[in-house]
Amino acid sequence: MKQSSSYWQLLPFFRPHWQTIAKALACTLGFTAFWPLLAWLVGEIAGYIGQGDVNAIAQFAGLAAIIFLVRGTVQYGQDTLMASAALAIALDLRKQVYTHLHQLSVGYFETAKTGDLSYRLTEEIDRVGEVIYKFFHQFTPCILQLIVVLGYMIYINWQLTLGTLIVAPLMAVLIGWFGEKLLTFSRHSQTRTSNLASLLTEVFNGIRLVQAFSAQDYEISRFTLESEYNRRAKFRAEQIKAIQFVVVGFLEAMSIVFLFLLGGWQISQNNLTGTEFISYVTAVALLIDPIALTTSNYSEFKQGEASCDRLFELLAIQSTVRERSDATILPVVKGKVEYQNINFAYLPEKPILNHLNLTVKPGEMVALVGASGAGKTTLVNLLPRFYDPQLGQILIDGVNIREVTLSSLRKQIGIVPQEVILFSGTVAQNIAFGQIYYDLKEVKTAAEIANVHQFISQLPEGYQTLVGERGVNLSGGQRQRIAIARAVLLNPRILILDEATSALDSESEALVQEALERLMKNKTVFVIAHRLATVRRANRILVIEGGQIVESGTHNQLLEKGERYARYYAQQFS
Ligand SMILES: Nc1ncnc2c1ncn2[C@@H]1O[C@H](COP(=O)(O)OP(=O)(O)OP(=O)(O)O)[C@@H](O)[C@H]1O
Repeated sequence: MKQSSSYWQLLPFFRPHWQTIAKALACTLGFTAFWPLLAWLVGEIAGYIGQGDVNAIAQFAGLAAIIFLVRGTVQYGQDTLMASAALAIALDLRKQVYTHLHQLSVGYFETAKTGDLSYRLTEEIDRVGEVIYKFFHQFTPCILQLIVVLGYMIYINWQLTLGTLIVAPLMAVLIGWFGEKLLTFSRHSQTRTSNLASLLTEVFNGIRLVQAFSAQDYEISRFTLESEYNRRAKFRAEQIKAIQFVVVGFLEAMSIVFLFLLGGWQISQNNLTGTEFISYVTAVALLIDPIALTTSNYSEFKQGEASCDRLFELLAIQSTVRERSDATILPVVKGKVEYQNINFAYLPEKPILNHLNLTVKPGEMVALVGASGAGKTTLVNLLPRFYDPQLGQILIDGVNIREVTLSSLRKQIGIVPQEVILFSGTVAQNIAFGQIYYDLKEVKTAAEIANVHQFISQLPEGYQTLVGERGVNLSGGQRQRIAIARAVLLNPRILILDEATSALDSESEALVQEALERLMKNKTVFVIAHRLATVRRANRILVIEGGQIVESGTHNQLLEKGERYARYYAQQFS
């Protein structure tokens, strides 16, 4: 492995498990000592067989039984300890990558392909885990076996050993060359597989759209093409592997033929006895397995290196929203929010908010209106620090939100999104989302406030009914009330509501409205308003245009003014 290999970055993951690794290595050393002993035994027994000495053969058979018993014990220790260390290291790596991803900002996930991320966290970590396992479980014992057996061969007859080893450097060069080729092809093949996974995630997430546009044939052809690329990339890697096995196998066979020629010559020169030659040949036979295994390990390590690169690539990504090392806990706030001279752009060439200023009093309800793409969502997303503005600052109760911990900030901001996402789990877990331990009584109270308790009580298993992928399906209104119950349970001082654009039936609408009224009481509320009832009720309506607040006032004041809001109102609500 080269110094630059990403495998070196795995070293810190080995550290916590060094004791298990050390014990496993001790077993491996014991196991390795067995190989020259075996070669010696075979030679001796063959000698006694030649002499017909049954007593000596019986004694050696007894000795062999003891040796094999000891070998079995250390082999068991080696296998289980190595497996336990390797699996623990892979688990640590998986946890660290997953934890790291959770520390990245929302912005990262908007451009990242989720299918690719899932692939890296499952398949690629498994591949790296397999490499770690094989490194300890096969590679290290094989290398030790090679060293010990070679040492024994040199001890028997060094000239013979030198002859045997003539082909070795040639093999090493060839193996190295194939390894590099394989790495290139396997990198290519892994990218192809992750493209395929991304395509699948994209299509299944947007299956409604696919069906609505009758785009099945289009999607099937895209999938077929991507699958074909995937097949080709995989086949090329397999081809290289197949050639590698043939070439290395041929070289091995030729070296054995060469060995018999040399052995015969050494015996004729009286440098070697027949018994020694049998021990020597046994030792050579004992080299074949470790050579074959280290060769195949080497190709797997090269393939795994591509996966390892892609994992450390993820770990190297820095979040654009970072918590200060000296961040303090934001105490329970009253809810005054100030945006001071805010500039924000997702892309430098396209500013979204432009020197925007806004002060919202505690308990005030502001409705944000404006054309699609005006920046309403962006404005509210800056408050929980999903993104950070390039200029200006946001204060809550006079405290700059960059000076406090992200969790203490976000705990005080409740969000009821337009599209409610339910995770697989029970209804209760979905309401108490994010809490490992929760009080069912509090969940029920929140559900009552959110007008969803009655509905939940009628479900087959009440609050323990499963929702999400394999659970019950909920209507839009029921989902919204669950999202409201989530916010009620969190009991934040600041609320962000992104009103759903799709209309609910009037009964559902009334239930949602009533739940929202209760939720909003005594809270500072930012609502991205799509309904007339909401804008009318707001203490202040803010019209956003050109990255700024261009009008501000109550519904009646702005209508009277007869400018932008009045025009907007005429288009949207009347
Ligand atoms: N992650 C992103 N990366 C790049 N551009 C983005 C991103 N999110 C939003 N935008 C762009 O920023 C602009 C403002 O978007 P934003 O969602 O804040 O508008 P909005 O007023 O909430 O619109 P709508 O009412 O349609 O939801 C739009 O032009 C949008 O295309």
